[in-house]
Amino acid sequence: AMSYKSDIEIAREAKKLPIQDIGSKLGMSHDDLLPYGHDKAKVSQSFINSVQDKPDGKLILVTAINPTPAGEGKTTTTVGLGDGLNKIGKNAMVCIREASLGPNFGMKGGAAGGGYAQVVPMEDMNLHFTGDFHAITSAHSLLSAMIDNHIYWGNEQEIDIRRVQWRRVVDMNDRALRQINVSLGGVANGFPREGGFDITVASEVMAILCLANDLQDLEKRLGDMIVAYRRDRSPVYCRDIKAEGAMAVLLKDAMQPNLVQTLENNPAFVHGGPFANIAHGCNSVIATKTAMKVADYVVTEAGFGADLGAEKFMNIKCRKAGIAPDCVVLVATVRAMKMNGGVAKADLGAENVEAVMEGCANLGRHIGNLKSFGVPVVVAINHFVTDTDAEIQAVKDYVETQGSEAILSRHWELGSEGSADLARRVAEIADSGVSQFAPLYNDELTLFEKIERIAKGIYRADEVLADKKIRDQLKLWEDQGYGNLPVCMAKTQYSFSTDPNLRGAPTGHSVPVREVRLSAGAGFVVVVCGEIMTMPGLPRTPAAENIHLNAEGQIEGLF
Ligand SMILES: Nc1ncnc2c1ncn2[C@@H]1O[C@H](COP(=O)(O)OP(=O)(O)O)[C@@H](O)[C@H]1O
Ligand SMILES: O=COP(=O)(O)O
Ligand SMILES: [Mg+2]
Repeated sequence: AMSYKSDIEIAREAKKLPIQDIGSKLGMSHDDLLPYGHDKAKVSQSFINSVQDKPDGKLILVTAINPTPAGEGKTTTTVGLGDGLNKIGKNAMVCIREASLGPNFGMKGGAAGGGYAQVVPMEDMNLHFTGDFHAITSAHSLLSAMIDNHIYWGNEQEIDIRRVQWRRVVDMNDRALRQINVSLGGVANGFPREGGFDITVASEVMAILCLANDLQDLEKRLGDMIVAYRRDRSPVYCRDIKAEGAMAVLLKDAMQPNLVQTLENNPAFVHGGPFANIAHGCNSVIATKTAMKVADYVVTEAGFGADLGAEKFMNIKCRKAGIAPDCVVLVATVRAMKMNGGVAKADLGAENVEAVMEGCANLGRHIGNLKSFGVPVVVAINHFVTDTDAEIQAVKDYVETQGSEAILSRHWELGSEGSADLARRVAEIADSGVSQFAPLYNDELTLFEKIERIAKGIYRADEVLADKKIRDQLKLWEDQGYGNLPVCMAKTQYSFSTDPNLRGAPTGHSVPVREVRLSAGAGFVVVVCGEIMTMPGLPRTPAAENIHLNAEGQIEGLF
């Protein structure tokens, strides 16, 4: 069998243009960019303001079926499709999320795509990049410190120290920090209480950076964040602790989108990085809306399967940003079809047409769900070199029975040569104007009805289980004026249900709500379902064990 170069070998060989040349493709002059080295830059707010009156380009969302642990190639297909659109003469760019160090050193790896469909410099992107995640961690940590400090110096706001909602964050998969005690050690250290860490991408600061329109909006939203409750259950806001100004200062540069390029020197915005299982899973609104002003076609992604990332893209990001997808690309892979057809991870390489057909039920469920948002859907079969013709044909035949179309795309192996067919079809659909986007629910429903609408409408659950404490909390937030917010479901990415082992298209299951959190600054209610954790753990063999510097001082092992 042919041997294929690793992602990082391909990325290292990339012939990159100076970042100013990439910016000029988007109408940016040199002083519109703040360079971070030769191949990365931040886009200035003055440039963003200067393009607001331009018409919007077409918006294309890339989502996927329920993935294997490795992921099925949404980011890879986003980049491959963007390059394919440029290849057929379109003025296109991509908007993707920044990588978190957690999965990078854990199991999933990086977030720059793969093969010949990558954004470069992938090493920088998957590590410190331009420092945005460090800034978000610092801003979050400043507030954490100021909360316990406020309590230490007399607790004028009368925070009930049993009801401090604000947790700490670190950008790492560290299960040991999930549940801890803070302020131990006696009088000098303050008032002991329970606390814990989430991973940075689950921070409300991340969500706010991804939903804010500009720095002023960012600071207002930071002030709106609820950090704790008093004994009378009234909320204590971040602005009561007077932290939002300094937090905005720490986030000043992080608020600006990052410009980089694909292997084929096409422009890419990489900005914000919430996961889609524990957060809303979409890159920033400011990057997406700016891209729509400077390109005719914008290809963007939403994390994990369409039951998570795409649902939140539609019901949270589009609703709040006033944007709508002109076409949705649903990425399917033969290997994920087999997994959804019950094949164990170790056996996904062997041909198994029956399992592919079995697993297509998952694909069919996602096609139907996406169409219920009023948007046209194209299935992109993200080709793996191990796929057989029979398996690919089985997916195509099935998709046809669902009244949709499946296009094979070989961008991982061939770059834009491999995605030109997909690009032609997607551009045609996006240009046709057939999309009639509408979110799944309107603001007037109660919070619990919104949860049910998603659980029953998207997950095909029979019921939502929530004990009295949860229902009372939702009711209290409605009484406090938060009932019109959308909900952000946190659940496993492996299944429509909350049982990660229940593959395919399960029905008759129940969705147990374990906890609800009000992100009053971001403007949504997080609904934690089943066993999902907002601080992931590392796997038995972390990817970190294979990441090192070689004799020439180059990074090896990132993927
Ligand atoms: N067609 C393909 N062939 C081989 N590997 C692929 C292909 N598409 C993606 N990958 C690899 O699979 C992993 C997941 O891809 P990614 O685009 O990150 O998926 P997602 O964004 O859906 O999580 C990455 O390591 C990527 O390099
Ligand atoms: O939030 C998860 O994103 P990916 O599916 O791209 O890993
Ligand atoms: Mg991805």
